[in-house]
Amino acid sequence: MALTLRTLTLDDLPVFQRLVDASFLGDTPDDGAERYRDLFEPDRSHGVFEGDELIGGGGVQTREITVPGNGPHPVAAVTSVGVKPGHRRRGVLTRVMRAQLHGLHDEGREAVAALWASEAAIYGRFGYGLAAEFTRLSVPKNAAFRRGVAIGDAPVREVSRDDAMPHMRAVYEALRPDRTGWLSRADQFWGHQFADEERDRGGLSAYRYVKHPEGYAVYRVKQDWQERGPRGELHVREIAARTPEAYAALYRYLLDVDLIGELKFFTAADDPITLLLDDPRLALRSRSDALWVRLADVDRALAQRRYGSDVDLVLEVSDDFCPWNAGRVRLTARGGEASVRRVDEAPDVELDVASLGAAYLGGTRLATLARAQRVREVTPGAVAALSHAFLGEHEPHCPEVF
Ligand SMILES: CC(=O)SCCNC(=O)CCNC(=O)[C@H](O)C(C)(C)COP(=O)(O)OP(=O)(O)OC[C@H]1O[C@@H](n2cnc3c(N)ncnc32)[C@H](O)[C@@H]1OP(=O)(O)O
Repeated sequence: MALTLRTLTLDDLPVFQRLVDASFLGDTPDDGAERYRDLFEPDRSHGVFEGDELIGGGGVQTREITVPGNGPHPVAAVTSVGVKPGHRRRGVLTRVMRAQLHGLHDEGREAVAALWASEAAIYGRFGYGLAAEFTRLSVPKNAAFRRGVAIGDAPVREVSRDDAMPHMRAVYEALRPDRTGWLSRADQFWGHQFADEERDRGGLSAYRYVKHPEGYAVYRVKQDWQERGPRGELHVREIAARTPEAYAALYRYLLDVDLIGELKFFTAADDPITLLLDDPRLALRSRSDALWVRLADVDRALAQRRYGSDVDLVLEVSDDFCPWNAGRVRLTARGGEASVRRVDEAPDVELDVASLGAAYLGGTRLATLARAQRVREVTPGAVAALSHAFLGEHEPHCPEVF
């Protein structure tokens, strides 16, 4: 039977939600659709049907992402992608990806799309590049800070969710313009991220909220009573602070919670905790892919961010999936600001659109991509110059999975 694709309606949500939950090997609770109603953007969600049966789909959240040096910009935050078992490897996802990305172009919407991938081998073929990683961190309790680390004497207190939430939002909003990779969080996203329903806790405690005048932390605990004494786990959901002192004070508080053996945190790749510790080796770290970024409109996307050094180079971009991006662009950055124009001149660098997506947030080096045979230098020195210009002040980080 022929497959058809269309955008969804609110009436499709219950069936779509069941499809997504089942794709992720989960069960849909009775109120499953209701839970996602305020996050669901039907006209930005695509479904693929065989006859009347929804067999696959994917959605977009309309959000902003902070780009290097230039604050928040619109991003199509791709989410809820799933195809029914039995219908896989027949091109259903490919149709959804095409509808999403071609739709962004045709409608002049976001120049950039981003997603978290369930499996890292899926999205490269659609032009997504690995742009941000996260660090899986584990630090033993009471790990000492280096001499000289200031934590101040401002009170650090556990408070109720109601007390914490306005403060968290204020701190997050104050930090967001400078934190590459952070997303805008409208009311419904705050509500959803910290809904804290029992079924989402994975056997851990409810969220505990910690307030510092300049920051906050949110965590759960897992109790573990062993013969040699308690070895609970403290799982940090988020730490944010307006000053380095407040950041250190919140970490200190969390590391000293009694009955805990270890602090665990999926944090930024450049979380300064290692450098705060007297013995950096106590912080066990492993890195993994977080955000995958796709430049839906190369010209607009490249002009949206700022650059760390001046460049004036011609890039030959290949992009089979979104052919309007392919061709030669001259990227000229002066004093941080960039202009991009289509040219016929000989290229200095050849690269695919996924490499530009990977480098876009300033975390993945184009020089490394060249060593991985993703980027080809034509003019000697061009890759080093381009790579340097793209680097950000800090590692990009997305503190939430969407
Ligand atoms: C942003 C997010 O929501 S991430 C969540 C993604 N969803 C999931 O992981 C849920 C479980 N998996 C699924 O629902 C499906 O397997 C999907 C969505 C990953 C893939 O859907 P399909 O319709 O099977 O993909 P489709 O047939 O379009 O595949 C296109 C290409 O990608 C490849 N591909 C698809 N899935 C995978 C995978 N998991 N790993 C590696 N390659 C893959 C296919 O082999 C195919 O390759 P080809 O072009 O060389 O032939």
